[in-house]
Amino acid sequence: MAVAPYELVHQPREVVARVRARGRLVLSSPTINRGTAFTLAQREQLELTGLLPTGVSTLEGQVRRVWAQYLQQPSDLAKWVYLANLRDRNEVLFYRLLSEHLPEMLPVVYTPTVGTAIERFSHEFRRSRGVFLSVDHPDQVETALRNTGLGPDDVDLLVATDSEGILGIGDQGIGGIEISIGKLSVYTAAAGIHPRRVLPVVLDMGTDNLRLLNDSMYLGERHARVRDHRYDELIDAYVTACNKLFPNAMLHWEDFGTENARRILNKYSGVCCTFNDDMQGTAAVVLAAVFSAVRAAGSRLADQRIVIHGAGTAGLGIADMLRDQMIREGLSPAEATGRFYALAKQGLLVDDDPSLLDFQVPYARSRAEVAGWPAGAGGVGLATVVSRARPTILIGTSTQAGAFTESIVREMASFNARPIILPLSNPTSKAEALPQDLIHWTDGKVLTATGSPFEPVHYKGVAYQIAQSNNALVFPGLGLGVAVTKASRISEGMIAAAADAVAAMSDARTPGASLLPPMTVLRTASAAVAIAVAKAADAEGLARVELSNPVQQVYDAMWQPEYPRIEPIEA
Ligand SMILES: NC(=O)C1=CN([C@@H]2O[C@H](COP(=O)(O)OP(=O)(O)OC[C@H]3O[C@@H](n4cnc5c(N)ncnc54)[C@H](O)[C@@H]3O)[C@@H](O)[C@H]2O)C=CC1
Ligand SMILES: CC(=O)C(=O)O
Ligand SMILES: [Mg+2]
Repeated sequence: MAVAPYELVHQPREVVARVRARGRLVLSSPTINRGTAFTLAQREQLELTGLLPTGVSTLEGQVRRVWAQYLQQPSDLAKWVYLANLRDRNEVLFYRLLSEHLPEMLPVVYTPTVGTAIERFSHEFRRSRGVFLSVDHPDQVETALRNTGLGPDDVDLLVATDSEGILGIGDQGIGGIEISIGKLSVYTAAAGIHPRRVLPVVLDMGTDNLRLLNDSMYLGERHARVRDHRYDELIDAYVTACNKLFPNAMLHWEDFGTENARRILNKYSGVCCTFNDDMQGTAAVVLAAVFSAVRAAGSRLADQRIVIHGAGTAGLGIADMLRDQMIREGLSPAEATGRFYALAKQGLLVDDDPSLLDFQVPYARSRAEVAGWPAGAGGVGLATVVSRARPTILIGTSTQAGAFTESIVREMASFNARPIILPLSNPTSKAEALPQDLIHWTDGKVLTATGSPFEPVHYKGVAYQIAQSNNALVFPGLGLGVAVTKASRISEGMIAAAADAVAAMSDARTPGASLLPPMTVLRTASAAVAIAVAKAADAEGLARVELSNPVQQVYDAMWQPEYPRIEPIEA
């Protein structure tokens, strides 16, 4: 194996870089490069004298410079490219800039702009980042992971996607690597997971996206998406290799197609430390948002009737978690399940539908119940379900922009003093409704949260803060809690603890207040989630390190974007 240009030694609240490289190699290694912030003495030690402008900058001065450059970028995609290039040049500077401007930059490194970057991947490609695994070469999985140069204690987590259901924009083939990279940027910015202790992965199964297959620049496998036993073989090769090479790492699954997402989680969650963000992360943050909304409405979760528009991975992950909570609050399992009406492409899920997926079956309504409900070619539609079921909560995970129409929303407001309406689909272009419309149509009565970020809405003298109900409030802290405890599994109790921690930071009882903590406090929220998750893992006997002081242990583990202490070592 090639000799590494540096070694990082992680100590509580400090990282030391033992640097073997000299000269230009230092400047082209983004983890140790600090450009004009190298002192004159460091330049001499690392053979950089004469290779940099003579002025010496501070990190703060560099942040001012790159912030100004960032603001000059003409479009959101140009901003995304600018940040990607900065990360490839100087990782500490990138994360410092991101941390200091998180609310402004989250919409660029994450939803919505990351969606555009994913669609444009093969055109905007500049420098490779992450691990690319192919369904055509399962034999190369272990080699590819070894080629990262990382050892058994070096990796806290991997984010992998098969790219079939990227956000709400569907099959994106090899470009899905950018959702893994984007999620990891949030892990680092929000929870201080060290950027060198994570790996973004794409599992290239081919693609059914004809735009990509017909694009001469496309960089992925040029064939249709593989759906047979070879799919499972690649997933299995990946899990096996990860468990062997990185035994303490958490495996995060992102944006899989709905038929595979749950199946994969069910298969591996009892075997290793694994987490599906779209199901579990989303469910935890939505539970927190619903707790907050129900409290603001002066009601109880156990009293709600809930319509889920989009009975896929996210939608029914949310339903499962809300249902479990209703049961904890005293409803019988049948009563709790009966509170849900779920719609998919075929309209309301009804029990005689042979196309139901196994996880949809429990939520299907009986044919007899809906016999008199008007139905069109697309089954029983959302407007009918809302008028017949009279829900208190409407949740959108359908990817259908504008599905929450004015008449549906007005109807919700006609029988609810505070209708709870959560259009969660991403990116922004897929939102089921826009918050300003929801607020106008309900005359300010709505309690809402969205998947992608929105500006506050001003209506009749009140500034309504729009909560971003996005799994970004949960997964970074969850990953940190797992890393601190080296948890062997992720349990339902750990996910519930994450939801409780977010809920404890939310209070929407004043007019216009956000249902969830704002992204400005994402780092604090992530630390709170991490502590709660670490304690839950410990209580369930899943922690593999002693948790003597969870607050201190979590705080010590949070990397701050500061230049590491440099110790030059012999080549
Ligand atoms: N805010 C957040 O944190 C999260 C938001 N999401 C968003 O939720 C959306 C769905 O994501 P997944 O659940 O992963 O996708 P999925 O493909 O598993 O689910 C989508 C569901 O919508 C249904 N659907 C499609 N057209 C419909 C229509 N016309 N009427 C009713 N239902 C329809 C599909 O049948 C499917 O059940 C995406 O836009 C995604 O960005 C997903 C995860 C987290
Ligand atoms: C936020 C997220 O995970 C999604 O939209 O898929
Ligand atoms: Mg997702």
